[in-house]
Amino acid sequence: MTENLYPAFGILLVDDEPAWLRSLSLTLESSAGITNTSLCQDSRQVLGLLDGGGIGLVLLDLTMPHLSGEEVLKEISERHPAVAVIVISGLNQVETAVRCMKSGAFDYFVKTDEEDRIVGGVLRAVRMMELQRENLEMSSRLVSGELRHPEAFTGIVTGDRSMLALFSYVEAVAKSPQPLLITGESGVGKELVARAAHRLSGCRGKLVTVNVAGLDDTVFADTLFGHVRGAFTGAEQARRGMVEEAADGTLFLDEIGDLSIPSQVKLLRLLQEGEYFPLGSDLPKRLRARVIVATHQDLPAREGTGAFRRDLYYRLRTHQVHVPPLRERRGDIPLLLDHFLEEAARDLGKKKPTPPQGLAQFLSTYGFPGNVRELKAMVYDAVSVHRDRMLSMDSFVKAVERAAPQAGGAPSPAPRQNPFSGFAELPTFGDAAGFLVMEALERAGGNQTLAARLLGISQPALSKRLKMLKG
Ligand SMILES: Nc1ncnc2c1ncn2[C@@H]1O[C@H](COP(=O)(O)OP(=O)(O)OP(=O)(O)O)[C@@H](O)[C@H]1O
Repeated sequence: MTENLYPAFGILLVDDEPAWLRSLSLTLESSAGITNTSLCQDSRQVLGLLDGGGIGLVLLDLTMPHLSGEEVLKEISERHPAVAVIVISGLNQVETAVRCMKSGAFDYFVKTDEEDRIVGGVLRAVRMMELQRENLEMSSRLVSGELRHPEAFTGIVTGDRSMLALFSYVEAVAKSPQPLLITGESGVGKELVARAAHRLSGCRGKLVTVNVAGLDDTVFADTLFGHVRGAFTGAEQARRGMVEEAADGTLFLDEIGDLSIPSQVKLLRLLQEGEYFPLGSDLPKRLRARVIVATHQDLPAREGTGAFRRDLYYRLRTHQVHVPPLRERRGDIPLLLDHFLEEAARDLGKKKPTPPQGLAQFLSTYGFPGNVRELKAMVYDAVSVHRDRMLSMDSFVKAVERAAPQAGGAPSPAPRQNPFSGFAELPTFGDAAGFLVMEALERAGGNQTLAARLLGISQPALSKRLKMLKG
């Protein structure tokens, strides 16, 4: 990756006053990190520049010699309807503004407006264009209904629709030079998604992962940017930073939500300027890696409390995926169970054991706060202690009990809904208890210990119920 221009498409600034053009482009760069701009002083050249392609947004003055801004706007709307136009005029006239909006302008500002307002309007247009591009990519995928590179996701076991949609999105944005933000609870597979995105990016370099949680600011800077010899006491050798290690590849920053504020400033500067200084050096180096970040934190909430910088959050969220927790895709549990049984048996040099009947059912009643990582650990634990052909249910039951002591060992309950509320006529208490017991036994594959746990009662209590049912 050789460029780090933002946004991915060009923004053309058109005005006959060179001083205004320069000042606007500097403002956009310093307050919003917008660097992918080009300047045009002659309105007659605008359409030719657009014909050349690559421009997504035009910031247009109205009062210009030769061809007026309003004429240019009309031509753009007809010949390049996909290009957004923001008018930034010296005229504060409502009629002109209305006419421009009717001719297809995305927004209208007066040059004397506060800088913040103008920059905000440009950022809104950029976001809209980015969303449109993503939508186009996504819908072309939906039409074809399949992934172009399913092999990039082979390590991620899933059959869940929301995960498959996420794969589509990751494919759609894989070649974007903008960062990709991956959110989701701990253990859901965010790192696997980052690996898939790296594979799809087409970058030749490697994927370099840095867990930034707990790094103090100096260590963060040293880890990412490296240092020159003699940069500080003890720096006897120069050290390459991870940004350089990741050149032509991907830099994956995990636990980004836990980054200190000073380090957030450094990261923002790196993303905005595409340049950094190794400690002790005044020769800048270019960022030549795609950046992917992940967090289990709620970034908007952290932004709200001031723990996460707003400008960095906006910069990072250009492309964002959320990996759902395992309890929201319970259909994946049997697939993952089988996958980890196979993997654990191979790693531990054992024959793949047969899981007891009802195990997947039992696990799907559990909340998995540690998500896929927790399920994987449970399976490895069970396979490592297992001896016979059939895997024992015991270690799973114990793991669930350890994790849910407050529920007396019972699996964590699904959100409570009254299953009887829609019944016109209620079953008797005895009938309802009977149905419940039969259902639990069915789910537990006939295993009474398990059925009792599912019902939150002791095994003797279940036996008694069964006797009553038979009698
Ligand atoms: N869908 C999946 N298929 C196969 N393995 C998975 C899947 N999801 C997660 N795993 C495995 O679960 C473990 C945790 O995954 P990963 O490290 O990617 O999670 P994470 O979301 O990045 O966690 P953290 O927030 O703690 O860094 C890894 O061993 C990973 O290989």
